[in-house]
Amino acid sequence: MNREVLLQARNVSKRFGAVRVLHDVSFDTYRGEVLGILGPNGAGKTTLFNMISGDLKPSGGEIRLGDTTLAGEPPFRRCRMGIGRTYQIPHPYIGMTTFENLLVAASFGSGRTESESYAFCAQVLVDCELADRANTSSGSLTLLDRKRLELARALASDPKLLLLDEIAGGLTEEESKALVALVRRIRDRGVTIIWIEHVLHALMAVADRLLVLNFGEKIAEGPPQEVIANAEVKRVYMGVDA
Ligand SMILES: Nc1ncnc2c1ncn2[C@@H]1O[C@H](COP(=O)(O)OP(=O)(O)OP(=O)(O)O)[C@@H](O)[C@H]1O
Repeated sequence: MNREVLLQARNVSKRFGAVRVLHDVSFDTYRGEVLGILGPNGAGKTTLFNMISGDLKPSGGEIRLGDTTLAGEPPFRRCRMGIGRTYQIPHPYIGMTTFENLLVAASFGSGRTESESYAFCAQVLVDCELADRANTSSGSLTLLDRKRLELARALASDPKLLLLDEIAGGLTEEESKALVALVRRIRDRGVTIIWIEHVLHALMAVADRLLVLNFGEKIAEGPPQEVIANAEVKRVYMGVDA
């Protein structure tokens, strides 16, 4: 694996008033990998994403993209620096078609001309197997296609780092296999991915490494098979006593 660090988090903490949600979390994400993030509900996973994307400010610590600190960078600039994300609850522009949804994301996230954006979005639609739904209103897509659209919108800003927040939830096994294949294709094209997911078999099928959070602290990080065999992970995440 390429060991060049793309994203570096050091001692990242977050408090909401007196409530400590993340405490001193440090990790590296290597260029070209899929890093899976696991953890029970409320462990702080989405909060961590919100601090990488700039939706929330850390209470302490630092996050860097390559050599650049993200401190003080608003979300739109982080998007232009190459950080794309999906949200747990997709919010497509319901009145718009699939293609129009992508165009909005592309014009927001990149410095492309209009015709370049059209060509790029057409390719993203093909990559995400949405080409035959290009003119479908986003409000009438199936759940799998809504997930694909959420992913496609993040890709339309041409990210080098893609943050996926529980995109496999609610899918059938066949559908989640299709989604895993799509994530793998995106990774194979050189996009680095951090994927928060409760659907363990989906994550295990594609993650190069796993990181586990519990009550805002990192309790394990490493190769997937090693991490899920870890006694503490089994206890807190799978409810299994070693
Ligand atoms: N804006 C906020 N104000 C106060 N508390 C918050 C805020 N956002 C999140 N929290 C709390 O922080 C904790 C971590 O939330 P977070 O959404 O990061 O967890 P998570 O690991 O993503 O959980 P899930 O798997 O259920 O999505 C929770 O207890 C949540 O209630």
